[in-house]
Amino acid sequence: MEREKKGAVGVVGVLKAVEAAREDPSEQNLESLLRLAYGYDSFRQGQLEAIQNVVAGESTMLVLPTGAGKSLCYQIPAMILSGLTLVVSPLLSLMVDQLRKLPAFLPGGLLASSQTSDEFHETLQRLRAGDIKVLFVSPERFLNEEFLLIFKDALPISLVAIDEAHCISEWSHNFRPSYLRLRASLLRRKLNVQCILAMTATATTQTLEEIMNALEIPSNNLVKTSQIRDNLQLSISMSDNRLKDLMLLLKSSPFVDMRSIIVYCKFQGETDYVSKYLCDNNISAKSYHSGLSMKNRSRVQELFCSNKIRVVVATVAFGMGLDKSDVEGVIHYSLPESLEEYVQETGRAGRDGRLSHCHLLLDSTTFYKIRSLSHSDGVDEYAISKFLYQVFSCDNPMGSICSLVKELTSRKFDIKEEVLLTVLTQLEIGGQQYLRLLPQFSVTCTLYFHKTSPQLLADKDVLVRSVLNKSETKDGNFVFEVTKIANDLNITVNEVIDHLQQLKFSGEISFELKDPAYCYVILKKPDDLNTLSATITKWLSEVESSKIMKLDAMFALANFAVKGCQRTDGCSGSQHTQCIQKKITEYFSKNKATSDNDCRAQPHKSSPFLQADIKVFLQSNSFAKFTPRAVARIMHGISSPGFLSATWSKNHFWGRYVEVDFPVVMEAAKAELVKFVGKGE
Ligand SMILES: Nc1ncnc2c1ncn2[C@@H]1O[C@H](COP(=O)(O)OP(=O)(O)OP(=O)(O)O)[C@@H](O)[C@H]1O
Repeated sequence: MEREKKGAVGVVGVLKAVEAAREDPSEQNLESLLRLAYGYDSFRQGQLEAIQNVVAGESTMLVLPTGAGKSLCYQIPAMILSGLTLVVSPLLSLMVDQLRKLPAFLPGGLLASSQTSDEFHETLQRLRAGDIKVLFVSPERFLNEEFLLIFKDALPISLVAIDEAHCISEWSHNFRPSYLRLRASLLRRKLNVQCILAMTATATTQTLEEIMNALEIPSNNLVKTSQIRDNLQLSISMSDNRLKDLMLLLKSSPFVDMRSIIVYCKFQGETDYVSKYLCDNNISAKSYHSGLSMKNRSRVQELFCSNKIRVVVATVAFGMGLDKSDVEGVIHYSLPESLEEYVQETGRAGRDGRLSHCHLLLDSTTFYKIRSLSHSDGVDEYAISKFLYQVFSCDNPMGSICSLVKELTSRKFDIKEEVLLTVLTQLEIGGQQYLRLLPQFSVTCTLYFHKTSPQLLADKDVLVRSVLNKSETKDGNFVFEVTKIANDLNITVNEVIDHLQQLKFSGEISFELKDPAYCYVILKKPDDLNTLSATITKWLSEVESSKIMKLDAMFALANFAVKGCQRTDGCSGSQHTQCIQKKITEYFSKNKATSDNDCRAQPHKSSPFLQADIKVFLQSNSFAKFTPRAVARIMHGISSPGFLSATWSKNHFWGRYVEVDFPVVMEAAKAELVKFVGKGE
């Protein structure tokens, strides 16, 4: 009873503070709201400025370290502003977490493609009734016209907050094609949004420039503090035997006294055997990676958060949105792929502000392996050109829906699905809009009739009639492409599926969908496909080089720390906080990723046996059709859609030349292929 009364008084107090801050968003009023709503005494660096900007309707770029409190910078404006706050977030687990952490008097919801239709409609209903103030959505939602229409008249949006905004930039360490569509122009046109808050913990100057351009954030609305917290002790050591050195670390000070440690590995398999090794040595540990089921992952996170296990051995998949304040140590078993990743991952330690320790085990073999994998997104101009021909050769007339089955297309052109999507997105939002992307659907449908005969049902139902006209029969069932029916009847793919669902509920039919596909509508065919292919390939290869530069910069920093930093004040033994902090600050303020020449990795520029080995490889595998890139990938041990590791890793040459620079291997392969083809082999 007493508690209820207190709660009621609390809410009234907060509402009054919200009202006061709405009338005058002064430091004093906002601080009083912070105290009443969250119980915190003062704002952390950067928070007040960002909140005041946003409340004044000014789009803002906010760069705060991990765990510094970015969420508060959209939550407080969401209380004050009259309309809805839309928060774009890259991961479902992150959205669920952020939704759970909203203060009780700030009602929220989320719209995700994994929701059931009932959950989706319930959220819509609450939205329309004005019962939601903060709505979390994935970037993919912005492809969906129906989603955008929800806001057309009825629901004014006051603010769009974009979390992990670095995903917008292809120069970031974590580029996501679906984030590319988040442009100020689209948000303004489709959602009538004037104010955008972009948030990230890690962005170089180049990445920031690109985000701010895309979102039209004025340059003086950048709120940025140091990207690394100074309660982190950073150290690095060279390791020839990482398992042994990891054990040594965990058994000696300061790690031996810690209750909560994250060990980061590059590969899923690595996390499993490292955690098993730790368990065998009486250290309570569990592995975590995206290959585990959602349920298992939640279980490991829960066990870790409640301190029931001491160590989580994880890939990069662990930690986004993890708000465990008392992680005392982070150990990098593998080199992070960039300084951004290093800053993000070390930032999971010491969120409570207490002194925490981060150690990196450096070994050059892992570095070469990761460097080699950085080439897995690379593409050749003629493959892009062939892909573009297919995109625009869609038999359907302009304006109708086209589709490309993801797996099939990826295998055919030997280009990863993610890269295909990047190219399609570029065709939509590049200088010229050639197409409009639609949400992805499974396009191949098999239909089974249960009650009425197909012909009789077709007489009554126009969609069934179209299905009978457009399908093939396989084993007595009707198989068709959903897009063909949508085009035939001039309706959307969603409408086709809805109609099939209704027939299913009435017991007439059942159906199965397969073959997830990219769907799009062509708006304009390019005049010169060759020039377009060349431009896109050049851009993709710049993105690939930037990724390698980032890794090289990370390696150079680690190498500098272990080999050359004795001269730096404050560094001693394996303690390198001073020099690492300095290098990180320099890196984030430079325009492009660069690395110290003297500490940069130098992959081998040649090998005496390379050419001869490629020759033998081509002779013994003359049944397959190779490109220079495909040969180089096999020599580097890189799986690709056309040459999967499941088949090719058994080959004698798989991964043999991982330490020779990839372009050098490609050149050698090209020379051999020319000879090979010349001989008519
Ligand atoms: N002014 C403040 N005073 C004290 N604690 C705060 C303040 N602002 C935020 N916090 C707390 O700091 C923690 C981290 O906040 P939050 O999750 O928003 O960080 P973040 O910047 O989004 O981190 P990440 O980049 O890792 O997602 C939360 O528990 C939050 O309640």
